[in-house]
Amino acid sequence: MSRHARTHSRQNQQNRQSRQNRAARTSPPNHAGIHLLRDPAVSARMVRSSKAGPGDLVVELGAGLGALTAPLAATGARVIAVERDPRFVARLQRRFAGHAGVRVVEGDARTVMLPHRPYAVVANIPYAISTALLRRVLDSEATAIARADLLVEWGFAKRMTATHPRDLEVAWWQARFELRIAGRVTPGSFTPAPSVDSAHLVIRRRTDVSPPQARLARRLLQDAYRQPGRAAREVLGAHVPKKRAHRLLTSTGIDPPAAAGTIPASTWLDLAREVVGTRTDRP
Ligand SMILES: C[S@@+](CC[C@H](N)C(=O)[O-])C[C@H]1O[C@@H](n2cnc3c(N)ncnc32)[C@H](O)[C@@H]1O
Repeated sequence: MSRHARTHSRQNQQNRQSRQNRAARTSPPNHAGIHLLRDPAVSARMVRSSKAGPGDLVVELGAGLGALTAPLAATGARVIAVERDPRFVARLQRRFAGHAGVRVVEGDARTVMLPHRPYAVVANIPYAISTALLRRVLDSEATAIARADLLVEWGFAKRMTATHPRDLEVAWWQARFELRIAGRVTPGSFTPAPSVDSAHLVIRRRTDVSPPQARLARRLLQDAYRQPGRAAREVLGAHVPKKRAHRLLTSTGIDPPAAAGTIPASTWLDLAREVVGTRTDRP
């Protein structure tokens, strides 16, 4: 090889290396759980469904490159965009530098401070930590969350909306929040495409459940989940006189000896409302 050819090949190598370095700095890091939303129609549907607008506070968990942040900010709502990956954080900060309504927070969505005043969550969440995130925003009795519109794995959404949730904690969330699937989202709406369908999961706080009603629902659910074979009349009878328990169950269409585990979470909530709604002494 001539001296000129060697210099030329070294130059090519350097150019290639510098292109690769640039790509590594600017392309999304490719670790599990990153499925960036690429279909603006899906983002628009989520934002519309959230009813976000001026005066609202929206928390986005896992903001990525801002596919949801931008249309959320355009509604006039204040947006707190939480993102763990520093490379995404840097790009979000650049993208939303001129937007007074957007605050980019670098942190873990599982532990980040959440607002004390009512807020909404709108997010395409990292699927691997879906349960942890719902636990974080829904579990506490004092949570200020009012509603959420989430993109989650289809199977996860089915578990969250099951009439007989497998876990007590999901039944507890269902007692205080309405959870429903608004629609199916196909893998092609994301890049890279996930291997399964996703769902738009809608969560709305039940405004017609008082804290004492929710507390009684929790105790009934705890009993029913710990002893699913126990008779419903005994579970309810631990909180109200036996005759009343019998009457309430019958009027709700439940056979009093029926196993507690066969009764939907929503029915335990109805019973708790009946009991506390008509009683003034204690929940
Ligand atoms: C499914 S992607 C969604 C990104 C963006 N919202 C979109 O729709 O294009 C999930 C995002 O959550 C981020 N993420 C993953 N784990 C996180 C965590 N524990 N806390 C905060 N963000 C996290 C990822 O870096 C990624 O940007």
